[in-house]
Amino acid sequence: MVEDRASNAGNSILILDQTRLPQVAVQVRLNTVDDVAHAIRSMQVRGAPLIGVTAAYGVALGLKHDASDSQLAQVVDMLAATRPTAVNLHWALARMQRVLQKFPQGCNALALGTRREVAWHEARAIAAEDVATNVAIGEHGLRILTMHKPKDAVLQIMTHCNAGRLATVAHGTALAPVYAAHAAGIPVHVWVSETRPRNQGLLTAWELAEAGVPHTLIADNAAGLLIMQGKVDLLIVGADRIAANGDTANKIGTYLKALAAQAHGVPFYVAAPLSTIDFSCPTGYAICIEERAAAELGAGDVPVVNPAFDITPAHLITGILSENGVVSVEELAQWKS
Ligand SMILES: CSC[C@H]1O[C@H](OP(=O)(O)O)[C@H](O)[C@@H]1O
Repeated sequence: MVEDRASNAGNSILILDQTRLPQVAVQVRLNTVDDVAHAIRSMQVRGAPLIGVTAAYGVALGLKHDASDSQLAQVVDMLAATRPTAVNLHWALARMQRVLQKFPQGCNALALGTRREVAWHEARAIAAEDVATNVAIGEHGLRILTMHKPKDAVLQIMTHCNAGRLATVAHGTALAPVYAAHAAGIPVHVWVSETRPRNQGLLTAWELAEAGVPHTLIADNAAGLLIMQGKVDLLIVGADRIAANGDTANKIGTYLKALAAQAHGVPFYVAAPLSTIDFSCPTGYAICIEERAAAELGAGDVPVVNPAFDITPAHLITGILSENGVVSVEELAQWKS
């Protein structure tokens, strides 16, 4: 969720501080590009698509007093350095830079006024497009869920981390089909993996409870047993970066679920907007995996390795779901623009 507050008092954006959920829902006002960089780095704002949208607004905030090319480059570099894996961040920044460079630079009133107006307009456009993308992913995903629903039984879905409305501007990516199915009266149940160490699964549980969607929280390590026991009809997860061959970077723990799914013949889908596909990245091996602070594991002085993402090889993925529909990893290239 992000709401922009463009007003005479000076522009700002309101975000929901996801580090406070699910205990409390606290909105935070971001007034500067530094505020936005901190919010992304600290994961107050998280989720690949929402990170991209928020960074776009961060560019607009960064040009409040200086609309020079050097300031634009500095703002983009600052925001790009917040998190390396989610390509949506870098896609949004590149788009903002591409659009703004068409307009005069400088610190005079004309340049400031023009670039500020253009930046806010483009950030709003990116946000609006994410809403449309969420809806389309939900519609296409509904057909997938319907296809996999057992006759006369509740559809059992497993997801990982949070790829719901908290991670986007509107309805989510992996959860968009779940919300669409629930709205269509299709009985669904969601196995929600807690997703250590940042426990984004609690955000998913919070969202699903708000929406009245039946769900059960599980320890990440319980996923394999449930899949083995035939309690999961399909898995659907989000993505942070999809390589040209379909290898997918997503929250740490995704790969293990994909392995269990393949071992037991359970379909495994990745849901993401086209902006998550990085055709310049040939395979998953070229994707930078963010390493986060040891303190996130809360292990005191114990040596820690804390990769925030892993790579699911394309051959473990049944299909990739975007606003364009569902394709196999082999068909991904058709979406290259
Ligand atoms: C639609 S969100 C995509 C993706 O982003 C999340 O990562 P993080 O919580 O670190 O921002 C997670 O990997 C989701 O699947």
